[in-house]
Amino acid sequence: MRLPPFVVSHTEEVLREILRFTGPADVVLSRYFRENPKLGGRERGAVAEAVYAVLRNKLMYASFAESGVGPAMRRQALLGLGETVGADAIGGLSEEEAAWLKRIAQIDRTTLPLGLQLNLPPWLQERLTQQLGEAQLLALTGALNRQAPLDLRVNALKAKREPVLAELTAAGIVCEATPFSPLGIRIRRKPALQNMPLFQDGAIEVQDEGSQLLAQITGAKRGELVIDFCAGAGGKTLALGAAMRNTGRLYALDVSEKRLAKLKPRLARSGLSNVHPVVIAHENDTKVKRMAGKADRVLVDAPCSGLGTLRRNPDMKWRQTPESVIELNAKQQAILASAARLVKPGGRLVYATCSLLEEENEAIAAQFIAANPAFRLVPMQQILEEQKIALEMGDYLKLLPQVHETDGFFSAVFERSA
Ligand SMILES: C[S@@+](CC[C@H](N)C(=O)[O-])C[C@H]1O[C@@H](n2cnc3c(N)ncnc32)[C@H](O)[C@@H]1O
Repeated sequence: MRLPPFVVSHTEEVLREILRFTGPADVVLSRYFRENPKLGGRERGAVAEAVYAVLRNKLMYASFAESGVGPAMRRQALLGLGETVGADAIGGLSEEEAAWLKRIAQIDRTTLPLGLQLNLPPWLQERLTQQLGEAQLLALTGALNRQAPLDLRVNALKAKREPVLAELTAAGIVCEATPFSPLGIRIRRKPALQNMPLFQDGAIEVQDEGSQLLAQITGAKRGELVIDFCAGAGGKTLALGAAMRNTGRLYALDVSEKRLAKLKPRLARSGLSNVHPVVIAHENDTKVKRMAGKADRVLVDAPCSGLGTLRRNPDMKWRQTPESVIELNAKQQAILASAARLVKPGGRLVYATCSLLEEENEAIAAQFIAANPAFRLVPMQQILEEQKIALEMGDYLKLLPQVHETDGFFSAVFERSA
């Protein structure tokens, strides 16, 4: 059945706002849908997917749109919808528009200039080309431009992976075990999980496999004192708490009260009672200082450019700038320096980002090691073996969507000797 013509005008309207890049696309979309409650589920899905397609393919669409007819934003909306639902499913197209979309669909995109295929802002294209070379970068952007699957983590306090896989399959959900995380389940088509007892009872949580692995390499154990320094809404906190088998003490710190508040309902579902959320004013808050030298494990899941999560947040590539990365670098260094003070002798500090940029990853790790002789870098290969994770890495964990089918993640682990 064709989508009603108003889907095009809604897509146009919300795109107009999102392409100003004054706030995150998902926030603008949610607000738009709240303000337009008459849009049905299928229509919302179509608008959202079209918007994301435009964000993913902005440069390519700008070039395609040059040949189109009608208002510029309508052309963008049509390209997004054409890509996602297909031209035949769009209601209200003029003959000219339908013919144009057909011509566009026949273009062999591999013959387009590299810049149009990559769809990155010039500064980012330049940096990633330097890091990876053109062929690797094309593979990376190809993977980043595809929708992410839905990954779940089984809460080991409440369930085991095999029975959960069986229960999901029985409910008609096509799913499989993730290859690297022993608790992960991957679902290709996104079902509504919120109403399933498995979700409501806390047996499963939504979490990318890469994020599950970051929690696992932190290596938190029973009875330990563990600090999740940048806990946010607690994706990794929940995984750490379960790895600690709900024993010991797990402090979930963050400067954002709003993000930490989102952890509360998730904690309630999870059955964890060893987690202590703490709002801090900044990384040197006295609440932080009081924990100096006490922690077995400190995870710094640092604020970063988020460029590894472009599958979910394609607007990030247009919202970040070289200047914003410099600001983030200062924050990353300051947080890591403060978090390091909390680690006790023999304890470990885990630095992690969901960025793809060396300046937020290897460079920060190298600066930390140079400035902190009390710490040594623990080669990631050693940690992967300790944790029995079937991945080959050098000194660092580097997860890439085109290789591992996770978001892009980086991690370095440091151990305090004295
Ligand atoms: C990458 S996100 C964390 C995501 C979270 N760990 C998860 O797995 O869902 C980074 C977090 O760092 C927090 N943050 C920013 N500056 C901070 C600081 N100075 N000290 C502690 N947390 C900070 C942000 O509020 C944000 O929630």
